[in-house]
Amino acid sequence: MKVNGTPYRSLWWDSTKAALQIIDQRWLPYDFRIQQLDTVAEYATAITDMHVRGAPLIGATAAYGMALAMAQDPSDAALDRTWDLLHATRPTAINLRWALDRSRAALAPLPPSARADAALRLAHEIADEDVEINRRIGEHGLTLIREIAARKPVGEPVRLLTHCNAGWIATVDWGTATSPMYQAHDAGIPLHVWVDETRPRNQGALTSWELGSHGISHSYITDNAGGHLMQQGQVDMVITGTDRTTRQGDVCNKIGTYLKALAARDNNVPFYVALPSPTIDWTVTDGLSEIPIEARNPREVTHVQGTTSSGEIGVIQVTPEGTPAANPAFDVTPNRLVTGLITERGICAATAEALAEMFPDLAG
Ligand SMILES: CSC[C@@H](O)[C@@H](O)C(=O)COP(=O)(O)O
Repeated sequence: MKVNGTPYRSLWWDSTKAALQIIDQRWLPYDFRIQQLDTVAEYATAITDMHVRGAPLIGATAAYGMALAMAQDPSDAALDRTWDLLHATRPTAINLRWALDRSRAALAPLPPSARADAALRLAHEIADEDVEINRRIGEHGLTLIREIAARKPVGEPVRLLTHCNAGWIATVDWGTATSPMYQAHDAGIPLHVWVDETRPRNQGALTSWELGSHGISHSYITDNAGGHLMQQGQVDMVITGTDRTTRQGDVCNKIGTYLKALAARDNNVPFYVALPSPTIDWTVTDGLSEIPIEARNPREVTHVQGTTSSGEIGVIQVTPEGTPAANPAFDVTPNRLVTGLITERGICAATAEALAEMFPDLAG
């Protein structure tokens, strides 16, 4: 997507420097900074500290991390060490393990001398596949938006609500939940997007930055406003992303997603999840008992980053000194609350049967 008129992906390989370039998301939406990752340790920090974030982007970054590691030391020991180091960075998004497993499975049978080139080719492949998956999710999601638009008086916007940032910067491009929004807007369908703030990291500010850059009408709202807006008939559909979806369609996503699903069910608002197939964890069934939920630093709750009136980026404390805080970063929405899953192959019910039918080659 474009930043100030220039097309970007959220990461790209600079072949003259033989290094990955990322958009350092810690500074968005206030400042657009690019960072080069030169060591495997820098890759690990970039994922843990959320320079890059969003399930698909974490996976793609890890694949490039493997490529860098293989260029420096293509031994079996380095392969395993890099897998372990990068896998330990964040526990919830399954795309991380998916990308690392895919890399290791492809590289381990090769002679060490062939691993560096193969790892880089594979990382490019994973990145390109992600873009295509998200483009297709957008096409399928667009059909839902068109159906809603067709029931409205001409010119009246379709009102969507989204949580967190499942946008292009959370993927390599397009985003998952935002891809249908971009494609609907580009098709001339009037839209208005309610953007949940998504405390504590305020990923909604990233979504607002993205939508604003693309000219999509939106309002940034507090996390508690969604239920009220649904009661008032102001939301036609909820679309969120996911960090891990189980084989029976339970959806793990950013903390607060579950409450939106509950409010949507109570108000007969369709609740859809944009789901790229690498985000399905076919090894788990029950999301509540089987998905590890990341507990992040409580400081993310007690402190908030923003800009001052003079434009400086700063952090302020919002609680009394020493206030204990808890910071569970994700929650699980049981499949019964999910209207449908928008995948790259089409839209299906959030059930074991429908997912297995949609992905017979992956379901096992
Ligand atoms: C297309 S991104 C889908 C999810 O990864 C997204 O909704 C989300 O929860 C991101 O969490 P984050 O903690 O910002 O990495």
